Amino acid sequence: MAAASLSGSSLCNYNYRFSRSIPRRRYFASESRFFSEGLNDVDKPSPKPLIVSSSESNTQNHSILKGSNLSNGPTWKRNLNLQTNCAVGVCISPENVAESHYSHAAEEKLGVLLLNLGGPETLNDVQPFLYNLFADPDIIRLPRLLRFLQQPLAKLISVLRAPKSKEGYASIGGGSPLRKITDEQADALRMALEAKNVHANVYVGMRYWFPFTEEAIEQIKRDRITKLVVLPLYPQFSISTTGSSIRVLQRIFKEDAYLSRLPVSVILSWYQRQGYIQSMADLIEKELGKFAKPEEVMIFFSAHGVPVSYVEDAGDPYKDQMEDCIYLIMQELKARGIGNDHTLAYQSRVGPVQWLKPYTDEVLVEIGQKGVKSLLAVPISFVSEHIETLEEIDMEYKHLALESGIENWGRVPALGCNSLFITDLADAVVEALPSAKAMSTSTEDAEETEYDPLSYVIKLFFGSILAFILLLTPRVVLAFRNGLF
Ligand SMILES: C=CC1=C(C)c2cc3[nH]c(cc4nc(cc5[nH]c(cc1n2)c(C)c5CCC(=O)O)C(CCC(=O)O)=C4C)c(C)c3C=C
Ligand SMILES: [Fe+2]
Repeated sequence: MAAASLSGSSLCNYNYRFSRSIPRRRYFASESRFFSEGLNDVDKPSPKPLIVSSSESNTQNHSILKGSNLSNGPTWKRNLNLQTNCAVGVCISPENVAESHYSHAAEEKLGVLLLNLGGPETLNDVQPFLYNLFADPDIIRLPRLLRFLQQPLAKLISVLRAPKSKEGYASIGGGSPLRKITDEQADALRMALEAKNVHANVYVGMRYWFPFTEEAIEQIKRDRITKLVVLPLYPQFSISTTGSSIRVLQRIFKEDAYLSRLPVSVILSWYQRQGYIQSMADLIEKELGKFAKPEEVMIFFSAHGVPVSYVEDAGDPYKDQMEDCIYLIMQELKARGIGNDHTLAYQSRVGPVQWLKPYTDEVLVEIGQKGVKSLLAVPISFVSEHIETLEEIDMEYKHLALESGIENWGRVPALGCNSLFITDLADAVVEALPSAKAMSTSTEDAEETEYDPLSYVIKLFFGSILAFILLLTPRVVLAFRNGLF
């Protein structure tokens, strides 16, 4: 498990470049490199609040805290049955954990913050949700000099993409199930921690829709949490998912005296945990059993793609972690006597740039034409059902596969509240506790950033003109024609 504190400095210790040939364990260091370099880069307070649609104002009042019966100050204890946990820059053994961190347990109030993407709850939410997503500099990565174009570009792309996205959300019932599922996972995690005699408030913070991470943090402050474990619900680390969510936290924490002193442990990736690997193998084994000839089924891992430049230029460890994750799942299946063929492809590309290959749609056609008759699709980047499982895989890809000659189609469900998986997340939280570290020990670090409305309006004006010109370039026009946005 790769865990880290929120402070940039403790992450700077590992400073070598990420390379594909380095051993598995070093991926963690590449994550730290990303954080230490990234802090000064795009981590500026947003001059503008996130946009929300008019229909959702009532949703702002929804509870962020799951298990609020715990908010009045019960203490937490820890399970002393810890395994040695090597976090980024910190190695802790069970013995020193017991004496150094838990002597003041009576005063401590543990919080767990689950981070997730968020999704539109109604069709009216789709365009403002897309705006928030495309306005994220970790999603559309513009060169520093062009950063002022981010918001006008986000506006344009979100408006242009909204009709296609709306169709997708309409076909899965009119909105994303992500909030409901994440809330259920939060409840299940709180109970799994409770069963280990660890009492915690579990919060949900979404990156692009309600309840926003900012709201969750406000609640954490109101509850006077004294130690926080941050758990992004993405098994593998990517700049565009966990990275983006952590940057938001770093910004919020840097600006706040209380938060900058709060001991925090961030679990950067957890795809290699036994519980996760075993629960994925369980799901695959169960679905294989539904085919007439299970041994002839091709196991088709479909991962969410990212642009190639993330991996090759920005050092995103996502692709390597994904390949490692699939290796571990297949090893686990092999140990159970399951030796099916398997393959990995990447789905959900957006825009005119190169994404990780091979592409799911192209591979499906290829293997169908090569004579594969039975296929089990395994979504692998995410632990909840969402638009890309329910619409893209279950509808589009299934249709394409059947058209291409595949006769028997199956799909592994997302983990959701699978009990082995949730129990393992609870273990991950417990193991992360000892590495909790404050971002800063003085209030001086909490800086005020000036916001100049005039320069913002000027940038927005010229930005909109430039964005418009950019959008007329042949590559972008072609991408729109081909439906890539
Ligand atoms: C444009 C760039 C995008 C990158 C890079 C990206 C990475 C990425 N995303 C997920 C998981 C999810 N993404 C979801 C929706 C979604 N993602 C993008 C774009 C990028 N994602 C868009 C435009 C959308 C909106 C839907 C659409 O219009 O197609 C979701 C679904 C949320 C829901 O509403 O159910 C998930 C989940 C990962 C794991 C990832 C990188 C590893
Ligand atoms: Fe996405």
